[in-house]
Amino acid sequence: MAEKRTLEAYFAPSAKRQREADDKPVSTSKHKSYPFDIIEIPEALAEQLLPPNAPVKPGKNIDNRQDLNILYYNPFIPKLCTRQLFEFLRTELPFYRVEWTTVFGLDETSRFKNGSVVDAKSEVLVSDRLYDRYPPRPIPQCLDTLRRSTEAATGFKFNFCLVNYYASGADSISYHSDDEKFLGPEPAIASFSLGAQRDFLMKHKTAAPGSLKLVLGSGDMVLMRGKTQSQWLHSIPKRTGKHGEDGGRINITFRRAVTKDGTENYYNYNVGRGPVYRWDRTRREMKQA
Ligand SMILES: O=C(O)CCC(=O)C(=O)O
Ligand SMILES: [Fe+2]
Repeated sequence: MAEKRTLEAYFAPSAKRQREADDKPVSTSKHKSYPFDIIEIPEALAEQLLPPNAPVKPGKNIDNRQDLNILYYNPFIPKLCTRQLFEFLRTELPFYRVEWTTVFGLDETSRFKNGSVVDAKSEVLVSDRLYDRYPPRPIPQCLDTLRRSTEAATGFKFNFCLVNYYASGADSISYHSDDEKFLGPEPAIASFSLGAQRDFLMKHKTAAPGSLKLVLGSGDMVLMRGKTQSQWLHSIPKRTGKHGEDGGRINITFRRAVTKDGTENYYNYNVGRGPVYRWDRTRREMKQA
């Protein structure tokens, strides 16, 4: 109990800590492809996202339906810091419009070396048509900490991070699967929820083994793997009635693209060529930066 109070006290910003924080220069993730420098998460918060603090519990296997293979962490992120992480990411990340999305990362054929894109094997600078329209962006520290933790917990490797912001219960994503060729045949996708609770619905593409509903809370993670993407569909339906106004939700997915098509596709659909938006704390909505 004593430990809980200490942690809660830490995460609630006191006037004294705010003064201390104001005195300290903030560290940022910088890259020529970012629209602005992205503030790093404080060390104490980063620690909460990494072993031994996260995952909070081992994942629960859900594989009792034909072709379904899910590992459900309920939760992965300690409850005490989910609010702070949600507010941090909503405030500090750049967002773009299809829905509200952003993306970072690079497919497995290449990597970043001193901020430049080089071939993963030869380390020669890469210039490729598929990277030309959008400069690939390294995953900033605030998301990379969670990526490392996810890799440690699951044993899978990830090179992309997509972020979706659902402003209210009216924002939704219809039934689809993330089965693009550039993810390889049996992709593992780790999907985190922060903020408002939402239903995650799944159904088989062709057979009728029964559907599945997970009620995703802040800090939960669903790892979809095996035949899940090739044989099942998933969705986040609109949330109406008394829960419609429960507030914003952030979904973070970690994925591994194996070819350059993945890089082109993700930046094209999740960044695009429109303006950058940022969360406006006063108006409590996204505003063009
Ligand atoms: O918001 C979610 O939990 C799911 C998002 C999703 O399925 C996607 O981005 O492909
Ligand atoms: Fe999806």
